[in-house]
Amino acid sequence: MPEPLHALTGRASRPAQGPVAVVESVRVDIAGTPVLRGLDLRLEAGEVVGLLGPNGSGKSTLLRMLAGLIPPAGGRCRVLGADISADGAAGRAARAAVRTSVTLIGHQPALYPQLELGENLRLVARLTGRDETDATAALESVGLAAATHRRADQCSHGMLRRADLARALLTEPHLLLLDEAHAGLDRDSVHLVQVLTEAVRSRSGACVLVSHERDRLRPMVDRAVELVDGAVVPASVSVP
Ligand SMILES: Nc1ncnc2c1ncn2[C@@H]1O[C@H](COP(=O)(O)OP(=O)(O)OP(=O)(O)O)[C@@H](O)[C@H]1O
Repeated sequence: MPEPLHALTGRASRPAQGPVAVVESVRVDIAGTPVLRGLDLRLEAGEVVGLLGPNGSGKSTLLRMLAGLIPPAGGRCRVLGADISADGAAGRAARAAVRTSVTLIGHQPALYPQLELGENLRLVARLTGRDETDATAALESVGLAAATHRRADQCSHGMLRRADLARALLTEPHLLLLDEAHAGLDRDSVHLVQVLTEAVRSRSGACVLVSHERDRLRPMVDRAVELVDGAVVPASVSVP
């Protein structure tokens, strides 16, 4: 078994105790417009949290902020022990650390279109200090062994989503952020998401799954929160 990513790299990792992420009164502006407006959220170790909300409510923006891709304009946010809301160089360093230890699966696959799937995954393995055989194993785990030599730009949307899930298996994050958790995924692929979230849970990490499909989300999460106009409101999803 490879060592956990953070052990190899000294990157941001989950503190021995305490929450995976704490978001307090966070504000994010995009192009000068407030998108997250005083948002509060706490992700505990071992939790899988659903994120619901209408189009444009700020779900993707929240994931991108938690992944260290967008700096908060106000409030406080700690992710895996790093204060990504800190001012200046400290905040930039914290967000850089978080970017390498949080896995975000966004709307668009994080794959080079002109590289084969195997080449893409081996590149991720090299960049994260892993053995290239782990890349092959990850592709096999998501049922893409036969597509290893297929270029990403010649794959279906569902295959690309699976390849992104393979990337998440490979990188062993302590925080997994999955946007549009059901988009383009058939029943088997949804099962893969559950395998992935259970793996994160077993490492005492946390997962956030965004979906518009409340009924499909319910069995996959411990609880759900809903965003409206960039702030969390109590959601109606029951705990299974
Ligand atoms: N790059 C950008 N430039 C300008 N505005 C943006 C940008 N990205 C997001 N926004 C705006 O921020 C707001 C929140 O967008 P976001 O994508 O976070 O919402 P969402 O809840 O994920 O929506 P959806 O359910 O449609 O995916 C929207 O009003 C959107 O127009």
